[in-house]
Amino acid sequence: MKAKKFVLKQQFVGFPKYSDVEIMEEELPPVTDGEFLAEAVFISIDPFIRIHPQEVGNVVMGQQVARILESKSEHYAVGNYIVGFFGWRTHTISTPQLITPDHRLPEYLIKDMDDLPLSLPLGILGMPGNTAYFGFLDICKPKEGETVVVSGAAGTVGSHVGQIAKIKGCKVIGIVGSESKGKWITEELGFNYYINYKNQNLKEELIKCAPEGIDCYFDNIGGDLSSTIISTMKRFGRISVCGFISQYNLESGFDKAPALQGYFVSNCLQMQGYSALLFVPRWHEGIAQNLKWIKEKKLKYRETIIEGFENTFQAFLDLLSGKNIGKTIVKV
Ligand SMILES: NC(=O)C1=CN([C@@H]2O[C@H](COP(=O)(O)OP(=O)(O)OC[C@H]3O[C@@H](n4cnc5c(N)ncnc54)[C@H](OP(=O)(O)O)[C@@H]3O)[C@@H](O)[C@H]2O)C=CC1
Ligand SMILES: CCCCC/C=C/C=O
Repeated sequence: MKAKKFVLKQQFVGFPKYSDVEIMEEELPPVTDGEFLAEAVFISIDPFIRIHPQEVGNVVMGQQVARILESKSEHYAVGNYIVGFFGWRTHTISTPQLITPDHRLPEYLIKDMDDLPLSLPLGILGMPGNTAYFGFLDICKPKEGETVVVSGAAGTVGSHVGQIAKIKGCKVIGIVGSESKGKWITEELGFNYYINYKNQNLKEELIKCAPEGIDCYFDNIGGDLSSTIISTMKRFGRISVCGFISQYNLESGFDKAPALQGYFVSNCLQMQGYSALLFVPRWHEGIAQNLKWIKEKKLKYRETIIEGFENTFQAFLDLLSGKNIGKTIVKV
C-alpha cells in the first residue's frame, strides 16, 4: 500500500507558501498484530496548524476521519470509522489509543451518528465543537439577558458559540469579514447583529448594537479588533481567549500585551485563555450535548468542503485568508 502525505519542508514564516510543504509517497509496511490500516476520508483544516510547533520532515499535523481498511486489532473492525490525529496523509498504520495522552487530541471510533455527515466529528461534533462548548460556557459563564460579542463569528468555533449564547438567552453580536457571512449568522443562525470589521467602524457599531455594554467576549481573532471590543466591556465582563488568528501570519511574532490594563482595572474584567486539550477528560460530554442540540434543531452548521487530497494545502491557505464559511474540510 502506498500512502501520499504532505511533509513540512521548512517552518512557516509569514503567510504560508507552497514551497513550505511537499507531497511525498511512502510505501507502508504490512499491518502487524495490534495495528490497523486506515484510509483518510475527510481531513480537517484548522488554524492551529499554522502556529502549533511542528518539525521539518514530519507529516503536517491534523485530524482526519478515516475508514479502517485492514485490522489486526480486536478493538477496530474493518469498515469502522475513526477520528485520528494522523496528519495530512491518505493512509495510516496505527495502533488503537484507548487512553489518549493529554498532549494530543483524542482518537476514537465514531458511533451514533444516525444520518449525520461523517465529517462532523472534525467540526461541530469534535475539537472545534468542544472548544466552543467548554470555552464559552466554562469561561464566560453567560447569564440570560447578557450581551455577548463573538469575533470570527462565521467560522467553525464562532458560529457555534453564538448559537450557544442564543440558547442561553443572550443578545449576540457577531464580528465578520463579509456581508454574506453576516447574513448567514443573523438570518440563519439567529445572531441579533453582525458587524463587518472590514467596512464598518467597529467601536461605533458596537455602541449602537450594545449601548448597555458587553458582558462576555469570545475572542477568536486578537489584535486591534479585540482591543476595541474589550474597551467597550461592562464591569465584571468575562473574556474567553480562544485564538488570535489575526496575528498567526505575522513575521514579528506575537508576544506584546495590548495596552488595555486600564479597562481591566476600572471594569474588573476577567480574561482567560485555554486549549481544547484542557477538556479532553470531558470530551464526550461536549459531543453529546452538541449532538443533542443538533437533533433538537437548536444548533446549525455549515461546511466548506474542498475535494481532493492534492488540494489540502490550498484549503489551508483559503482558511487563513478567511475564504471559508464554517468548518473547512478536505474530502479525500
Ligand atoms: N484554544 C483552542 O483550543 C482552540 C482555538 N481555536 C482558535 O479559534 C479561532 C477560530 O477557529 P476556527 O473557528 O476553527 O477557524 P475558522 O477558520 O473556521 O474561522 C476563523 C475565522 O476567522 C476570521 N479571520 C481570519 N483572519 C482574520 C483576521 N486577520 N482578522 C479578523 N478575522 C479573521 C475568518 O473570517 P472573516 O472573513 O470574518 O475574517 C474566519 O471565518 C482560531 O483563532 C483558532 O486558532 C480553534 C480551536 C481550538
Ligand atoms: C495539537 C492540538 C491542538 C488542539 C487545539 C488547539 C487549537 C488552537 O488553535
